[in-house]
Amino acid sequence: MSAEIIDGKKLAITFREQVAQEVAQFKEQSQIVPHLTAILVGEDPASAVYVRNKQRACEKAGIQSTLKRLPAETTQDKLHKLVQELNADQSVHGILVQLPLPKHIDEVAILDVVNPLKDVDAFHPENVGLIVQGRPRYLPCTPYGIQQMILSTEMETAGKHAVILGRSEIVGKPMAMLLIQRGLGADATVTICHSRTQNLKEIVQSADIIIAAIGKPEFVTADMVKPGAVVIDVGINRVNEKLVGDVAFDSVKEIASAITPVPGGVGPMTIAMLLKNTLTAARIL
Ligand SMILES: NC(=O)C1=CN([C@@H]2O[C@H](COP(=O)(O)OP(=O)(O)OC[C@H]3O[C@@H](n4cnc5c(N)ncnc54)[C@H](OP(=O)(O)O)[C@@H]3O)[C@@H](O)[C@H]2O)C=CC1
Ligand SMILES: Nc1nc(=O)c2c([nH]1)NC[C@@H]1CN(c3ccc(C(=O)N[C@@H](CCC(=O)O)C(=O)O)cc3)C=[N+]21
Ligand SMILES: [Mg+2]
Repeated sequence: MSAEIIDGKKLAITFREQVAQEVAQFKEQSQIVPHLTAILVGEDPASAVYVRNKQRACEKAGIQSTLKRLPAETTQDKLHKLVQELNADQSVHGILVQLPLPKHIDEVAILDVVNPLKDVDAFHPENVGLIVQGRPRYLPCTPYGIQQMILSTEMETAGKHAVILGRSEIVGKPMAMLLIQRGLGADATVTICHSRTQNLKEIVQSADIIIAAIGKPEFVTADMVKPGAVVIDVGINRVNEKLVGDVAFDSVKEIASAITPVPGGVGPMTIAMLLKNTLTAARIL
C-alpha cells in the first residue's frame, strides 16, 4: 500500500488564507501594516529558495516584506548595527536573520541582539526558554509547520516514538521540544539522533514518526522505515539543479503510512507559520 502524501503546499494555502483574513482585520482596526524584514548575508541555496518564496507569500497575505541583502564579507559590527537599527525601527515588527551566516560571523552573538518581541524565528534564548517551558511567545516556524502537518493526518501522536534526525537549533531541537509537550499533536516519546549517534538505523527502525533534518540527500531509505510510520522530510538539498529531500521518497512511500514530499511539503508550511508569527509580532508590539 502506498502512503498518503501530505500536501504541504495545499495545507499552507489554507493557513495563509486564514492569516490573510486576520491581517486584513488587524489593518482595519489598527491602521498598522505588519512588516517583516529579513537579512540575508552572502549566498546560501536553501536561503535563496526561502527568500524568494516568502517574499511572494507575504505580499499575498498583505504583509509588507523587506529584504536586506549584504555581501558575504560583511563584518560582525556592521551586521550587529543593522539588527539594532531594525530593533529601533517602529515600522518593523518581525526580524529574520537568514541562517547560516558566513563562517567569520558569530551567529549566536547576532541572534542574541534581535529584540525578542520581533524574533519571529523564535531563536532568541528568551523565546527558546518559553518554548521549553511550554508557554511559547512564538512557535518555531519549521517545527510548528511540521506539527500541523502531523495533525492533518489525524494520526495519534500520544505515546508514539518520534525519532528526529538532526539536532540543530532551527529544526531538530525545537521539534523535540514541541513533540514532548503535553497536548494535541504532542505527548510523544522523542529520540534525537545526530552525527555521533550509534545504531542510528536500529533507532530509526523503531520510530512511529520519523523527522529527517540533516541535509543529506535521500539519507533515509526504505530499509530504515517501520511499516506504517509517518515520515516528515525537512531536507532541502540541491542535486543536479533539482530539489531533493533527506528521504528516498519513491521507495519510502511504499512503506510509510504518510509522507511529505520535497518540494511541496515542509517548506511551504514553514512560510505559512512565519506569516502567522509576523502577524503575532505586529499585534504584540
Ligand atoms: N523546509 C524547511 O523549512 C527547512 C529546511 N531546512 C533543511 O533541513 C536540513 C537540515 O537543516 P538544519 O537543521 O539547519 O541542519 P544543520 O546542518 O544545522 O544540522 C544538521 C544536523 O544533522 C546531523 N547530521 C548530519 N549528518 C548526519 C548523519 N549522517 N547522521 C545523523 N545525523 C547527521 C548533524 O549532526 P551534528 O550536530 O553532530 O553535526 C546536525 O545535527 C537542510 O537540508 C536544510 O536546508 C532547514 C530549515 C528549514
Ligand atoms: N533564520 C532562518 N529561518 C529559517 O526558517 C530558514 C533559514 N534561516 N535559512 C534557510 C532555511 C531553509 N528554509 C526554507 C523554507 C522554505 C522553503 C520552501 O519554500 N521550499 C519550497 C521550495 C519550492 C521551490 O521553490 O522549488 C518547497 O519545499 O516546496 C525552503 C527552505 C528556511 N530556513
Ligand atoms: Mg559561523
